[in-house]
Amino acid sequence: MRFDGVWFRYARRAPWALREAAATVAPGQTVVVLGPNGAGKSTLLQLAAGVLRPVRGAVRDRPRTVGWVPERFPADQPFTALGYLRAMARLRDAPPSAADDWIDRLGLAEHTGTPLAALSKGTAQKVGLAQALLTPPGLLVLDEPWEGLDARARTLVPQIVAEVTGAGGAVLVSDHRGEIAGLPDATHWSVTAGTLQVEAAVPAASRPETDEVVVEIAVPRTAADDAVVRLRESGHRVLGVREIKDFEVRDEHPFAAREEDRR
Ligand SMILES: Nc1ncnc2c1ncn2[C@@H]1O[C@H](COP(=O)(O)OP(=O)(O)OP(=O)(O)O)[C@@H](O)[C@H]1O
Repeated sequence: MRFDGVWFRYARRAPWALREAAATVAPGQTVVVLGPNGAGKSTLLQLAAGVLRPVRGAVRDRPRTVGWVPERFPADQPFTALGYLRAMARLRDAPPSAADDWIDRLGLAEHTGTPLAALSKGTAQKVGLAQALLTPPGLLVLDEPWEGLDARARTLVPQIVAEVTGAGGAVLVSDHRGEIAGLPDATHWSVTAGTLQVEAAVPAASRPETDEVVVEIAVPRTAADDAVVRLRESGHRVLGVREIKDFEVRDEHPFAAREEDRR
């Protein structure tokens, strides 16, 4: 898909929100769109998804199936979460099981009967994410997908991105907090005051993964979000968040095992 000299403004006399954007996204590519508040990231993503049309220039060769996750899921609709996802699955010629699979994976099962308007912001965001993935997207566009998500769902986002790109889809994701900026092989697009600049991809080989070890820690559920943010701020990679019941506890204490070794 190609941005071919794209200009956009929201009204005839309004300032340009995006000026002469030129860039290409290849199948299987991840693009992280970075930039300060108001720079034009959402505008760029909506142009990519086809939600907005360029005032000048064109977006060419957009894949047929586009998954679009807006910054805020429009929950003001007269459906339950399940009713909405099943209806979206029908519209997209996906089997009803596609809705069920994402409900399960995103932990939405207890909210299926809840009207969309009564969902919390984070749960509504999950419904927004699920609807975009009902059919495998050739282009997935995620606008700040972490906003409002709990720590466990947040760690799913990079996995989903990897699955989509692994299947040959392209992903565009905006990220003003740098949560996904460390994704290997992601190209960075930087938007500043309506101007797009394409930066080089970060090669996977530059990560010193062989020198890393995994440290598993347990924190109270209510402190999980904060712990993830603080660990990332300290330069650590957070690989996942899971329920303590899913954690395999060994019968023996590791130090006890060492005692035996000594004997
Ligand atoms: N619906 C709209 N009508 C008029 N102006 C808009 C609209 N949406 C965005 N703008 C303006 O376009 C410019 C770019 O906004 P945009 O939302 O694309 O920025 P952003 O980088 O995504 O910001 P944020 O990180 O705060 O979401 C801003 O000046 C904004 O005020």
